[in-house]
Amino acid sequence: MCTYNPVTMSALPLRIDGLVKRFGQVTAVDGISLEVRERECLGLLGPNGAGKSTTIRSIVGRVKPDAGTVQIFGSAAESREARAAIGWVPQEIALYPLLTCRENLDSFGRYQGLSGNALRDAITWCLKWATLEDRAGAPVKELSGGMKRRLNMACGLIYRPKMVLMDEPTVGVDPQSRNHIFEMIEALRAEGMAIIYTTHYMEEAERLCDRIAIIDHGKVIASGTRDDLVHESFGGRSDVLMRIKDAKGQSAAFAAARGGTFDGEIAHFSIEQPTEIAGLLDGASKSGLEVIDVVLRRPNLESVFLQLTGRDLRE
Ligand SMILES: Nc1ncnc2c1ncn2[C@@H]1O[C@H](COP(=O)(O)OP(=O)(O)OP(=O)(O)O)[C@@H](O)[C@H]1O
Repeated sequence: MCTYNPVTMSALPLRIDGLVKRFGQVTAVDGISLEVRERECLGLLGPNGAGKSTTIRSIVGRVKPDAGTVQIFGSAAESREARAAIGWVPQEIALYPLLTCRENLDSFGRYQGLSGNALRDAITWCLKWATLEDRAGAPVKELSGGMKRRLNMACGLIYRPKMVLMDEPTVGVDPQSRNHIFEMIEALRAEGMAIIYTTHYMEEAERLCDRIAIIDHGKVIASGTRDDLVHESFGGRSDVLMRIKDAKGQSAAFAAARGGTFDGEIAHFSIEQPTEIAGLLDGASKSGLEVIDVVLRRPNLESVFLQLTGRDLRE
């Protein structure tokens, strides 16, 4: 018998069905459906212009979708309950440059309805979470780019929503600040906050997200855990790249005989077990070829994107 459990269905932090958003001739979001589960960090991974920001902006009510539904903890996205449950960290820095960190947090907190001890505690938590305690009295215009990003995140979360949407929070920051931001997000994950995280960096999606939806041209073209996505595209196979000095012009025949290809410098093979490399090296040696170096390349999310679209993630 088929059972239907409305409680479980409505408890989902986010459920989007058939979302469409057009800007004139451009269809920025083209029928996206996805869900975020309890305590989950869902990554939206896709190149520039894929439709990630428009999806986020539709969820938080900054753009009006042409079609589709958005439910937040079971309530319609426009409802007061839904609005109170989600926080948004926009891609652009949205801070008051002349106010200090503390004053910015105070303003955003009041705007969200906090006051008194609750506001004070929230500011204290935010400054600690963003490691900005010693800059609390500094005006925003004097902060580094990374500090502004961290404060931007803290202002978006000051009222501790149950779910947060982060739109490329590491854009334009140096590697050290990026790590800092990762640690902030990992702290939220440890608390069990549901998160949507958009990025065009594979490494970020792999590090931070439980599941990943790969977005291209406004559509979800694949979704799942990192390992599921790689396995669906490649099974257990990896690439071997063998650089060969082709003095005798025999490398192409050598590669073809083992199911590979040769591009004039590098022979490409697909293998199931790393131990197969020994056989390839042995074969090259027996063919009198000089192997200069060998690389084993395990497929990752970038390879998945390339496989699905024929393009690089950062093109
Ligand atoms: N307000 C707007 N008016 C017109 N076109 C828009 C608008 N916002 C987005 N677009 C277009 O919609 C498409 C999707 O843009 P969107 O910003 O959602 O992509 P994205 O995946 O977030 O990219 P990025 O990483 O560069 O922010 C792009 O072609 C973009 O030019």
